[in-house]
Amino acid sequence: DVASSVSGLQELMKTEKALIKHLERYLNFQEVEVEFLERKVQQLKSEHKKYEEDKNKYLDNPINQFRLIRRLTSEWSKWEKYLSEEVGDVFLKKTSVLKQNYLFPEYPKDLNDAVSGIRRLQDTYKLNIKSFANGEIDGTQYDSKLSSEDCVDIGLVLVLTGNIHLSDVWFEVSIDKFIDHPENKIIGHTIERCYQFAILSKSLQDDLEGAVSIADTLLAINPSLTEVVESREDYIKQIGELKKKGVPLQKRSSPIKPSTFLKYEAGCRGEYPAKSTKLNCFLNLKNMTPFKVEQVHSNPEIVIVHDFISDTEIEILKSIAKPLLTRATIFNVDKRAGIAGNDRTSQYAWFEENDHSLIPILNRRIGGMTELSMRFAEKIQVMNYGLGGHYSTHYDYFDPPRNKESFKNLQYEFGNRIATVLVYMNDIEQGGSTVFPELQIAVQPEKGSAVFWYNLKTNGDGDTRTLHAACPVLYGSKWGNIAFD
Ligand SMILES: O=C(O)CCC(=O)C(=O)O
Ligand SMILES: [Fe+2]
Repeated sequence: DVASSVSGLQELMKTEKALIKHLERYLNFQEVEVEFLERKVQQLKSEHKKYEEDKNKYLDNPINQFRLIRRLTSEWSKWEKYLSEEVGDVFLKKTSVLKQNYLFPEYPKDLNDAVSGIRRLQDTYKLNIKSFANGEIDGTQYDSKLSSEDCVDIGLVLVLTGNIHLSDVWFEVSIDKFIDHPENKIIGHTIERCYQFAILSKSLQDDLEGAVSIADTLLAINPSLTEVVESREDYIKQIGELKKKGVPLQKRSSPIKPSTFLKYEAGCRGEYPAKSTKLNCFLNLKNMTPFKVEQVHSNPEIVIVHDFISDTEIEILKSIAKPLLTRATIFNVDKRAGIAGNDRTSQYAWFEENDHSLIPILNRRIGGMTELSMRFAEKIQVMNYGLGGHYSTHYDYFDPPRNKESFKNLQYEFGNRIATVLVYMNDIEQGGSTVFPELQIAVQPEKGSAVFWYNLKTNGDGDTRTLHAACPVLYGSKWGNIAFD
């Protein structure tokens, strides 16, 4: 589950470092072997040179006679054995040992998750695929770029996971970016392959004319691809039939999203109308800590408390959480279990009062601010989002029950979440805000600040206006911690 937290990606850099070392050793080994082979060929050639000088004299010598026979028997059989051995075999075995000692992403699962993160960013922030591939992320130019191979893999995963929409654009970008690196032949990356996938993707999206046009370009480069010639003819036949029937040729449209989801995405893009906010300061009389409170909404009240937690406290929380992070789940009332899915892509770790001396300090501070007793508080949750990591629209209280009885039990067991305190543990360069679609409020993470709101109305019912979501992180690694009362 490496794509669901940026924190875990540091481990993958270590993995890759070990692999590079391993490949280097393999390369040195190959170089030595090549050197040996060269010497061998030179030795053989020098024998033949002697022979050419005087053919009969050479073979008069019993030593030469014997050596020739030995070379072509015992020694040649050894060369045959050498040639039959896969030189990479030994290294492959060592690679599997490496895989046990280092964190390895799961293939294809982790690649699929990573692609779905990219797709979410693309979708939510309406990113132009070509500019993104060239390192431009929502108006900012960075120096990392996607390669032609990267783009083909993104397109392929999209096709294989049933998300064909826009997969053709990825293949087209892979064609634009193609540079003939001979070493890529080893991994089978050729320009023909990019074109063929683009044709496939167009045809899967019912864009037959698009498919034909790409086939034409490919056939101009390489006319001998019979498969392409055949499928091109097939598309032309289909187009003719559709036209005869009067069916309009139409590319499939993008999947339709529910309106709440569209409102959530609009908030992520900063499209809610600007609101004036009030800045208040109040003193917590219990321990005389001043809180810098900014009210972003009243009824229901949502406030931001600036400088709620210090940098040192943040570092402690991150360091105790890092080794314990696991994939975050969403509680399913019917199944009575947490389910991991695409609606919440982050990792978290939970902390109780006894786990670290900082936890009761934070709990007291939260209690002081919220004026709710933290006696019934759940544990504190520290979370880190991954590539395109988000938390889709949800309520923090248990959802209106389908099964009233089981809901009552749940409330009895866990209590419902009266209030939420969400603490941001870093600034986010792009994306990652917390949005309330019903209230048209978007809060951008600011290191050390906390957002606070009540989830329940005074009569104890869930307040549906508190529907909220965490926007996909576009640039940065989002850390936060959250407490419910
Ligand atoms: O990370 C965020 O911005 C919101 C997180 C959230 O809503 C939750 O964990 O319940
Ligand atoms: Fe939430």
